[in-house]
Amino acid sequence: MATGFTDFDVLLLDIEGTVCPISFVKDVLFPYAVNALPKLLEEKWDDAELAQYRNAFPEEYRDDRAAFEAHFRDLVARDVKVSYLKALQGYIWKAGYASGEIKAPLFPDVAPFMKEVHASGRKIMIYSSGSVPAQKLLFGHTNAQPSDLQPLILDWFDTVNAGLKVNVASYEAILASYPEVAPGRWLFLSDNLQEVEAARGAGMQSVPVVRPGNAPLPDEHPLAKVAVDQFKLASS
Ligand SMILES: CSCCC(=O)C(=O)COP(=O)(O)O
Ligand SMILES: [Mg+2]
Repeated sequence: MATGFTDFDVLLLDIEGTVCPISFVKDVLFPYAVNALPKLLEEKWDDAELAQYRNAFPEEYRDDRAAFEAHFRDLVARDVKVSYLKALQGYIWKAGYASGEIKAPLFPDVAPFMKEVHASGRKIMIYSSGSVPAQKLLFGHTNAQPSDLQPLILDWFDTVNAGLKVNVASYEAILASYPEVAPGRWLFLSDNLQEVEAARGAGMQSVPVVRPGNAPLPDEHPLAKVAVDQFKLASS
């Protein structure tokens, strides 16, 4: 990332492909949930605890365990960012984080950068397709020191409280939560060009990040020229 991105009041961060590798989500988080699902359904299918997640699934899957499991697996395989899947994944990941089996491998520049932004009095918020509870688990169990970075984060947005990340209206909804901050004072970082374009459409500053394991940005895309490959925002 080029230096000089100091001119913002709110830093809005994507998660997968921005603060941690895509492989952590695809090869660790997603398989953990898929593997844990059969036992969970076996033990808790009729529990009130599971009901809120089960009842959020489309009607045709709610009362049929095999169909429910097959639908879950299919959504995960296709990486569908639908809220009812994300809510259940977050619920399942809780045990993995609690036992220490899951720990979020943040890119090495992330925690120092977040600490610097926070110390300077600016706000840090998260916007991910992962559910807000899942976001909190991830930032609560990182490889950084200290491991729990939640105290640095002021607010959390997902597909439920903001909307899909490729829609301009979702960024407008986030902006509406903080009317005292002008759109141009926000900086959104993401690996996804459609998300960067949507944030820009709402008036935020936004640039794509380049990270190990991310798909290369198309050279011909105008945003590729402003892409950043590490957080150096606060270095003056
Ligand atoms: C909140 S951790 C799980 C990440 C996840 O499920 C996901 O879909 C990541 O999408 P993002 O919007 O962070 O790229
Ligand atoms: Mg992402």
